[in-house]
Amino acid sequence: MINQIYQLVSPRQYEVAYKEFSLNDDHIIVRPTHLSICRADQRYYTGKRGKETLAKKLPMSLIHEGIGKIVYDPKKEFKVGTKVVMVPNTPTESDEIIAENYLESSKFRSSGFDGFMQDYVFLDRDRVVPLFKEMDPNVAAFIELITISMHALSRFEKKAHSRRNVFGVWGDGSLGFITALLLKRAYKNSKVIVFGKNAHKLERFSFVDQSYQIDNIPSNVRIDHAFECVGGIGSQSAINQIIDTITPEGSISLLGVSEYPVEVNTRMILEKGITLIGSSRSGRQDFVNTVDFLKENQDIIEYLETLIESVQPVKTIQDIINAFEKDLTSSWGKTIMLWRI
Ligand SMILES: NC(=O)C1=CN([C@@H]2O[C@H](COP(=O)(O)OP(=O)(O)OC[C@H]3O[C@@H](n4cnc5c(N)ncnc54)[C@H](OP(=O)(O)O)[C@@H]3O)[C@@H](O)[C@H]2O)C=CC1
Ligand SMILES: O=C(CO)[C@H](O)[C@H](O)COP(=O)(O)O
Ligand SMILES: [Zn+2]
Repeated sequence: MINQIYQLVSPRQYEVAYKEFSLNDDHIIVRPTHLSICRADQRYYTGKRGKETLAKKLPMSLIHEGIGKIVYDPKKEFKVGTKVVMVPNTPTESDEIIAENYLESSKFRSSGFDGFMQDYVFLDRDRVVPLFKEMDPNVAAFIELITISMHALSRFEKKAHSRRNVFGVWGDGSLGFITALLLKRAYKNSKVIVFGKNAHKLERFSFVDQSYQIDNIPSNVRIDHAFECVGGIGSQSAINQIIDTITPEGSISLLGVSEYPVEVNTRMILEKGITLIGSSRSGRQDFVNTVDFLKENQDIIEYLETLIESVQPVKTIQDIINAFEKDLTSSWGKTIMLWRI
């Protein structure tokens, strides 16, 4: 079967590629319906990743956040039309210690191999998780981003000390919002404080106990553990501010992605005995946990809906470009593409 794949060939330029796929029982075919743009996609689209990386990875189809409908299952385990969320991480082996998203042999869609911007996505059969019928499809489109926070919380739970009175979340964007929301739900008796750059974004975090602008933090504020959800150049000052604010032996979960290495105050990391927990991507179990969590906590979907900034029907390559450009000019939230190409 010949499939049409919409690939980024150079910054801000997409072309259609035609690829032959052969079907076997290990695969299923999904027609994407709702796709959502991640900051990582924008770093490729705008050429921020640098010439060497782009030369290695392009042409490549972007997007690793999305849902679709099953159109074909050779084993007939899934009914045609079943709504599913797609798992972008694709492991080629398993390991008893190292999770699938940290294995060097794993492939991740839209970071080295083709993402979801295709007419049909061919997936290993364990790379989809069925959705429940009440799930808002525009929120479901960015379930992958919710799994990132879910995964970070499960790593935190395994690795951090047990005092959880006060959490600090740095970053007033989408990932900070979702992480703060999940923390508030998972640790009902804990205080969650958000630290951000923008008053208008912090106003959206109505469910947290406290929020501060990073240039106006009272000197007596202390946190037990922190989640850094900033990324880019801002992550340097965020991490160093966390180091100053955290109490000894606290943990810092690092989630923000930077293009360049950042300088951090190692002297104070040592002196305070801080644990740094790197957290990247997610695996099938995080998707299962997230869908189960959303099914059992449907009131939370209302909060997640406030992250939807724009919903763009996409029928042509120009529509893809328009959606990416619109996303770049939005100061808040997620851009969803209704995939009708
Ligand atoms: N670990 C993982 O697997 C994943 C990581 N990410 C990464 O997480 C990061 C955040 O993603 P996302 O929320 O979507 O992006 P956003 O750009 O929406 O959020 C980042 C927010 O942090 C704010 N900010 C900038 N500097 C600081 C600072 N020093 N302290 C506090 N806040 C600050 C930004 O404000 P302003 O815009 O005004 O600068 C912005 O509102 C990105 O780097 C992204 O690539 C995303 C998904 C998965
Ligand atoms: O967004 C992400 C996961 O949701 C990751 O940040 C992304 O996969 C990083 O990939 P890359 O190295 O290609 O920037
Ligand atoms: Zn992402």
